Amino acid sequence: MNVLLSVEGLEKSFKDKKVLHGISFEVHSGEIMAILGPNGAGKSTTIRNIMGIMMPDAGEVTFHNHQGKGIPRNKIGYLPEERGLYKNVKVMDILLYLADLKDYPLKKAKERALEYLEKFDLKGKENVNMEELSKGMAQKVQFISSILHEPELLILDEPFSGLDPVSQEVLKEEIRNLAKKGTAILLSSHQMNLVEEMCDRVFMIQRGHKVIYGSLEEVKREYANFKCTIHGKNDVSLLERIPEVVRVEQKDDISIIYLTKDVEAPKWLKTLPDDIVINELTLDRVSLHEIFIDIATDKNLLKESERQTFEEEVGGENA
Ligand SMILES: Nc1ncnc2c1ncn2[C@@H]1O[C@H](COP(=O)(O)OP(=O)(O)OP(=O)(O)O)[C@@H](O)[C@H]1O
Repeated sequence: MNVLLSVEGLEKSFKDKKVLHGISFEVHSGEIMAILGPNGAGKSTTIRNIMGIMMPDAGEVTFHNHQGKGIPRNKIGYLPEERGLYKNVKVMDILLYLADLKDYPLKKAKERALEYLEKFDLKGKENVNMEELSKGMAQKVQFISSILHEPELLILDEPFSGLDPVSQEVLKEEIRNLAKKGTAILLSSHQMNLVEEMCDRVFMIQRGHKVIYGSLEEVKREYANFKCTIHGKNDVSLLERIPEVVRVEQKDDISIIYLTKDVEAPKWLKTLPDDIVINELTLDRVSLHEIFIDIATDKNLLKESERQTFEEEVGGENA
């Protein structure tokens, strides 16, 4: 796959606090890549360093389809974390102004703007002042401004926050369409269900360090343990005595049993004791949401040593 953006060994400190420790990853054309991590992990700092809003202390950012120096702004679309940047200006005026800054033809920009305003349920708002729009509406205009000039690389910092479910669906579909047409997309989000649904690969940071890097499939295969959910009244101590159990969570008559890595599902099911009450049983992979919580809270579902091995295996392949 065509690599559009490489980030290599980014380091960044604010005063004496180091917030990025050797961050490296790539974004390919046609893929949706998620950058994930708890609050304060360093996602926006990474994105700001890519966009040249701040300079890294060390490391390199390379835009591969670009011969000249600096950042090829005409080829990049960027939705920053900060919203509501434009106030006393009409919707269409700001869209055309920003497209013009990227040297995009005016006529085409206007056609595309009208098309997207309609798509995002903003038809007829062309001459409304930005400050008269609701937060979600303004965010949709800001998203439109980031894609109007047909960028090759699109960087979206929390694109879904503050949007209602219908608008989230429209945005999801649009992001998918752009990726299908070949746009490389780097997206930061806290909504793991959306990430799981949409993204091809994920990069997860914690305290400025890489903790996960790989395709969703790789992450699930290598990282996500199984969990077994049993409906039925059972004693925790009985469940904890079953082999390969890491921990048991119980709520009412539902028990969730987290299993060790590399458990073989059919063999494990045979180890269930005869006296266990099972009204219903499901065996699933732990979700990305649970992996995220596990890392963010240092719960240790996946032990540090295993995590490092995974980083070496998957991170190494992708680095
Ligand atoms: N301009 C700045 N000056 C000083 N410290 C900063 C600055 N920008 C970010 N930081 C610090 O860097 C760390 C990473 O912040 P960053 O905004 O990159 O996190 P994030 O992963 O985007 O978090 P969130 O999910 O909350 O948006 C935090 O500890 C933050 O306080």
